[in-house]
Amino acid sequence: MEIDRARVARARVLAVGAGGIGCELLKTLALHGFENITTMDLDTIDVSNLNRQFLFRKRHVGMSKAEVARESVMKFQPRATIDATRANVKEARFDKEYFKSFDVVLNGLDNLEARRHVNRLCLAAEVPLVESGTTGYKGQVTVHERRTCACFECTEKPTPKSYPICTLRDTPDKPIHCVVYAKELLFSKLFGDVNTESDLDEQEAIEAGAFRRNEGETGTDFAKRVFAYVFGSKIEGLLLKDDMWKSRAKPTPLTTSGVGLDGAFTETLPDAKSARRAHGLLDTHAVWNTSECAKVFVSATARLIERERPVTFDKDDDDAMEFVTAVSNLRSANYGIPAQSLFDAKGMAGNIVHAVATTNAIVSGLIVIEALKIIHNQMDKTRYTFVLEHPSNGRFLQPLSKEDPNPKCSVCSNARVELVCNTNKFTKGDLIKKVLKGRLSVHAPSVMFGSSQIHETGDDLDEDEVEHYEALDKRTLSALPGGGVVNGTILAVDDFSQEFTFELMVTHREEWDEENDPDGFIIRGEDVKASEAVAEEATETEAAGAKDDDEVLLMDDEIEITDVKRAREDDDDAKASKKQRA
Ligand SMILES: Nc1ncnc2c1ncn2[C@@H]1O[C@H](COP(=O)(O)OP(=O)(O)OP(=O)(O)O)[C@@H](O)[C@H]1O
Ligand SMILES: [Zn+2]
Repeated sequence: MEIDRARVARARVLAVGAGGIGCELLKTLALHGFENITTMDLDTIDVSNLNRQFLFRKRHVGMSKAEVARESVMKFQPRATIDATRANVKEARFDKEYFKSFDVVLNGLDNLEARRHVNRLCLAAEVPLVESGTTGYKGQVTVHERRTCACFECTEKPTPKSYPICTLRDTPDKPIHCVVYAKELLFSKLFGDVNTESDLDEQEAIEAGAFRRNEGETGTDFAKRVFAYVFGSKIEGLLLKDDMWKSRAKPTPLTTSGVGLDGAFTETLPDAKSARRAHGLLDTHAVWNTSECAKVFVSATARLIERERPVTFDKDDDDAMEFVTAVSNLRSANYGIPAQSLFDAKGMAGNIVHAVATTNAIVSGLIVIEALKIIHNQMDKTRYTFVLEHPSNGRFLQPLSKEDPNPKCSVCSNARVELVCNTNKFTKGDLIKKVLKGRLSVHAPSVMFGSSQIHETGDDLDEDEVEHYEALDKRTLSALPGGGVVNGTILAVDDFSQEFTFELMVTHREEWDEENDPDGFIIRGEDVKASEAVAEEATETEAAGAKDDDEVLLMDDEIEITDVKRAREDDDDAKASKKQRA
């Protein structure tokens, strides 16, 4: 492809996210002659970003990622005009008109909600989107455009795994159960919003005031009391339920004296940087023994309880992560499950596969290749590329031709979404929080039931309206005014901020098996053909037969790229290999 330098310089590019991929992307865009770049990131620079987000230095910690990225790129590319904003792309001001002001949008994000939001706005604004992602050694770049090809949401993305609440609360048998208990249940119960219902609000806990700090109680005393309940008397209570232990090993209660919390142990060491450091536990890869976990638990709890509630869990918040590690390991001690180091627990709590800088760099290069095709009006030449962990036929890069729009996609093809739930138990609050926001990433939902509005979001609602919708949140679907939302009801859902409208059909199902469907609802109508799954399959099946070859081959035969070995791969080849896989 002949590159038109003037066109590249003129092209208006929006790069969303200035993290691992974003930094590489900005550098590559600038070095390829893009001069009209907007970058946006909501976050500030954290020490943990410095190993791979090379536009940032230690002195930048705490500063805006987007602004520092701009400053660093301007140093080696002063001709560029870079507009940098520290903002959340979901803000209302970044609307359809805003997106229309770009020739192409490039995503370097790390979460599904933001990716979906950008996808919806790109569809509305009819701007092509280059979407990307990396997990460790694997990565992918895909291209989306209204009508001509599949949108980002035409393929269903795997939903995060949820665990049955009874397993988490009473019968864990894997480290992940203990980590999820610590992070989702106990952390939220102790430090989260006091008004939120919790699965830990069992009768005995409420009666004993187990999670409530008493008037005048020190943080340390409170923590010890929580310890005695959670890891001691609660477990003793469970041991009385004989049926529970017929086919399982019985748990062992812990006592404060048994783990060395009695008498002398009172300190929270407020001067220390975090709870574990207060106890001299400096190696993040070491596995703490039970007594060390108990001490970290007490100190972390005593520190966190002094903060203003609600505290939300953040894996980069040291006290929070140390609390989670300690709780998880103490529960593991109860249940005979292997303990984890802080490092491993952090990986599990943050669903982290550690980032590989090289993968981010390769993916960013691929994004720019696709962006170049788009701004040269060669949308037909754009394609998906998967970066494989193991070479396939000697190649680490796997090109695939783009998918067609999926007629079942609710986002680009207006298809109806089906919600299956027990309408006598599922509340309107569940519908909004778990289904619309949680599963479908609708940012600011409005819901119409027949001719009446049952939900609205926005700063301009008056108090009465907010109260009215909150009262409805507590009702089950079948008890909503106007005859109730029952089997076959169709709701109209709308999100103005995403220019996204769809119909939601409700199907009632009486019986739910908590083990298999812990969420208590199913979404149907999405085509299960995850692009991730395709990449996964490519990696696994072909790794088996592939001979080892560590040459990284870049398979673009049209764009001149130096310093990288090139191989020829035309679209027919790509199609053939895709068919084979299917
Ligand atoms: N809604 C959003 N609006 C703007 N930027 C976002 C939004 N969601 C995520 N981001 C940004 O996308 C970037 C993704 O980068 P990356 O995956 O490297 O994450 P990170 O937070 O830098 O690193 P890590 O998660 O590994 O600590 C982050 O800088 C993050 O702040
Ligand atoms: Zn779609």
